[in-house]
Amino acid sequence: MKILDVEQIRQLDKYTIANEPIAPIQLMERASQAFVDWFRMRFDALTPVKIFCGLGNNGGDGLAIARLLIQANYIVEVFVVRHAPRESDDFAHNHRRLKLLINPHYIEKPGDMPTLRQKDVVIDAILGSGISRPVEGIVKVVVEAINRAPAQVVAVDIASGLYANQPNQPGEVAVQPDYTVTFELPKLALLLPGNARWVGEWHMVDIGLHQRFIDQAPTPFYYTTDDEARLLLRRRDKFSHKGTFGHALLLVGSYGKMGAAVLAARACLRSGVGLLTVQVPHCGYEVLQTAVPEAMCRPDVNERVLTGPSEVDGPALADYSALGLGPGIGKAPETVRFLREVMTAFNRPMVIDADALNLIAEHRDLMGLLPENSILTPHPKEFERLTQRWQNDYDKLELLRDFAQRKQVIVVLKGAYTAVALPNGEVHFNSTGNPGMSTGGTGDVLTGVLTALLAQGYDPIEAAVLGVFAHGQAGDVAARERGQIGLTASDVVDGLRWD
Ligand SMILES: NC(=O)C1=CN([C@@H]2O[C@H](COP(=O)(O)OP(=O)(O)OC[C@H]3O[C@@H](n4cnc5c(N)ncnc54)[C@H](OP(=O)(O)O)[C@@H]3O)[C@@H](O)[C@H]2O)[C@H](O)CC1
Ligand SMILES: [K+]
Repeated sequence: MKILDVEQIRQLDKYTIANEPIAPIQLMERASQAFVDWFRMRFDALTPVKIFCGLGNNGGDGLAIARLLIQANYIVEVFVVRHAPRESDDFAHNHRRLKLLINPHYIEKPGDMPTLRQKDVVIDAILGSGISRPVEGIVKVVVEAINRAPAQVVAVDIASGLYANQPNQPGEVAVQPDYTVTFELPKLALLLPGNARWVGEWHMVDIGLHQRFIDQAPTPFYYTTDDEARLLLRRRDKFSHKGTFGHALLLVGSYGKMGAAVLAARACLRSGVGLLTVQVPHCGYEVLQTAVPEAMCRPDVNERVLTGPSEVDGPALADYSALGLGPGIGKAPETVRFLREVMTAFNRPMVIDADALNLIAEHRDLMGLLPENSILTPHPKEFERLTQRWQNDYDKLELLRDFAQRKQVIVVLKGAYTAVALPNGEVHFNSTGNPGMSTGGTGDVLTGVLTALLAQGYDPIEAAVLGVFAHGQAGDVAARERGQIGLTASDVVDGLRWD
């Protein structure tokens, strides 16, 4: 699903109005009805509702929402914040209609702000995507009062004061909602970690904007939906055999970090690889053979770290279908040499994680050896080591896009809404996963998943988008069974499903 910027959304509005065709006021009605449908599923008619409206179209939505909720027997009070000399036409229209039902209150000075109680639900329709400057004056007073109140808050489209696709400056004020109900498409701001308190839990409601415009609109930003991920998944042929699904090699583990090897290996096997060989330092031999009997093990001649040679014969590096390296490997000088050898000998896309990324950051010559379309899976700190410090989330996104394009690699920047940056400049935000996954080992699981997909012949871009989605989904399955707090990386492996 595409993520469009504010200007594109404005054009999309106009295009829908001209080409559906539909009157602007009807479009507002449809958006408001979609919001109300969502709202009624969460809050019953006994909930006292207080709606704060600005004078633009976000405020117009708020007034229409008020009317629709009153018609559904909710007890609604409306507060119009007089922040500008003008009101939009559709605001004015809905204002007239609402006044036939109730008298709104008007907020012009701080004393006009009502007291908000815990049982109230506030609907924030003061400012939407049309915000053009920082929140000040009476709007600021209202926003701060809403944020101090014990009431639950639901933002219409986007929290008042939050920019949809540009950074808010430090110290700027915006509503901190419990929920954001956004129209039609996600907005970039909803996906960025620095905005978490201005977003809450967000939901998207369909308001029937014109698909033809969306299809043609250029954007580097996408949000991976369930349906899109499902389309990437390949079905298995009845006559397939284990050779069909590739032979993966994982280079993982070191003394004290053999769990990373086990987790990556188990995840790889649970993601459909045909055959798996795991090379671990010698001390990991028994661990691996016992914990993952389905995998073949190539013990390194070195007791504690990976160095390359093994007393067990196996295919030449270049003969494996896919390679995953990094989890738990440490940063020993022998391992750096081995990494250099591996990256020289294997010139197809590989999965690179954890200490392999740190080693690349420390030994810049390795960066030049990265095979095109390799999948790098840093968390933010690892990505910072590969690049530089950033000012804000938007700055980070540009660094991410630039890195993926310059190095012609795929970068999976892990976190909420993991961002998958592609060599063509696109960024695909993931829609699955939960905070329970912020626990040791879940990254190792992802390495196993991605390596398995490459081994099965998935295109690296599809492997990255699908693998990240499936990994998050496995985390969601695990969280449903165990709750987020008790979730472990092993639960994520057990949650993997591919149908
Ligand atoms: N396609 C859709 O998704 C639809 C969205 N709808 C809703 O429309 C809003 C966007 O409406 P718009 O009128 O463009 O903008 P706003 O309501 O957000 O605000 C515009 C007015 O607010 C003034 N403004 C801007 N910034 C500030 C500020 N910091 N403080 C005070 N006032 C501010 C602005 O003044 P200008 O001087 O900049 O002109 C306007 O007066 C969208 O979010 C949806 O809720 C449609 O209902 C249906 C389709
Ligand atoms: K709003």
